[in-house]
Amino acid sequence: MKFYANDVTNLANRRLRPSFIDDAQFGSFLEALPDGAALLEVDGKIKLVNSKLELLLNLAGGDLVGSELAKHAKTAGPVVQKLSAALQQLKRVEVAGLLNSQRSVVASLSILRTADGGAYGALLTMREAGRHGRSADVSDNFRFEAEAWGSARTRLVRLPPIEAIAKQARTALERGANVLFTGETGTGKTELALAAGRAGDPEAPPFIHVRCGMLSDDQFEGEMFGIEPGSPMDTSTRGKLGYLEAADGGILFLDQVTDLSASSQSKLVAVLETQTFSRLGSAQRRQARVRVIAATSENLSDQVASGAFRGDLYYRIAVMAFELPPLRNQTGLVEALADHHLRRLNLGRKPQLRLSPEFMDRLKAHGYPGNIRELVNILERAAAAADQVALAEHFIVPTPTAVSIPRHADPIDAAPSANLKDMVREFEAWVIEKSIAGNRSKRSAAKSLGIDIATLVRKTKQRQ
Ligand SMILES: Nc1ncnc2c1ncn2[C@@H]1O[C@H](COP(=O)(O)OP(=O)(O)OP(=O)(O)O)[C@@H](O)[C@H]1O
Repeated sequence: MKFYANDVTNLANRRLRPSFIDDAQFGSFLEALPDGAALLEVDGKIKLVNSKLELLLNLAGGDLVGSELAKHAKTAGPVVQKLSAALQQLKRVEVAGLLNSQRSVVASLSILRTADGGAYGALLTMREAGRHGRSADVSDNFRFEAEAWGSARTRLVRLPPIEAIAKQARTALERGANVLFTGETGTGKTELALAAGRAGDPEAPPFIHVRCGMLSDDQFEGEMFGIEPGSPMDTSTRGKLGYLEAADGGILFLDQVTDLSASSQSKLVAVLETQTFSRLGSAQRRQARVRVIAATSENLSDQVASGAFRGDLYYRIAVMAFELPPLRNQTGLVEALADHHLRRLNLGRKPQLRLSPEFMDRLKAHGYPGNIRELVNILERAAAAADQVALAEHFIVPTPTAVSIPRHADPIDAAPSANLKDMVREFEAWVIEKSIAGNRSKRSAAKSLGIDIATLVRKTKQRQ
């Protein structure tokens, strides 16, 4: 293999330095790395790539080697775009984000230089964000988008009742117990799961967030257990890393676990009982070294009694169970939650928004059928409608009737300058929010709106 050095900025000053690196040796070196890795030439071409990177990018080595990294930005995602821009400038970079394959990754690009400073190549490494201590969400890029706002810890209002639950749950997990969070929709189960599982803490083990409502029966095994590369089940020929492997040594967070079908539930029971699983297309048994956090807004006892949820699964996941109270029963939290979210909404906002005493009175007096999520949405509407001070008129709450839109809740009134697309999106969010608040669960809300649960989950998460 020959690599050539060049000067960082001035191509006229390009200093060429052939280097003598043996392809086979370097190939086995890359293969031995625990992360996805590639060796790049300074002109942006991919020289060597290991199989873990192929798997992460969902691209075959044959498609990658010899091609320009930048060429794959569209198929692989914006993270690759950033890496390739850094390579062009011969700059070291570390980026986190979502690949188009829906994997959250942390990647780095290091420039390889000779003793006299000439660059002769670059080493790219990439790993699933949940590995070695970063939080990961295999379904979307929720947490990395939120990084500007802080880690799971700072995202949570730090008040004694919430802190106490987070601490007890964390201790239980550290002792190897599975943890269950129940409570109405919007009471903060996901946030608590993130805090208890130390998602976003660089010292913590992986945290894999599985939105069970988005997992159809057909997808369950492939997503949960992964697909053996090159097996008959592997349509991509690159295999697929399953949630269980991605969460190895850490936390598997089963969000809205009651959305799993009976057949998926029984497959999960088998994993939890035997602590083993096999990738699709492979007979090899692998250890499932995970602790489970599960959450649901359904009444689990009723579900077990009616047979909708398996009793054996319930007892496996509910080793430590926490019921989160509705916000209407903890009105003392409203002010602190409002302060907390106002700080977030004010990040980069000009002018900074303040809440008038009248607005605050209305916040405190409200009933919150949608719990903390509803409080957040009320603040977001106020931030969209008000300039510097949120007044009583900026307290906009959708009414429980599905058919008529009250004038004060009309999203068009709230944002007169918005374009049609934004208004339609606002209206859709408004209808969904109202439906979730009026039904006890997202599943029932989706049913009443005539959409499938996966669509509803995706649309609500897009707004968070
Ligand atoms: N302790 C908290 N501190 C600050 N914000 C919170 C807290 N708990 C929840 N929130 C906010 O409330 C909203 C809903 O929270 P979350 O998604 O955790 O609820 P959930 O109970 O998981 O809802 P669902 O059952 O519908 O999935 C989010 O916007 C989140 O930021």
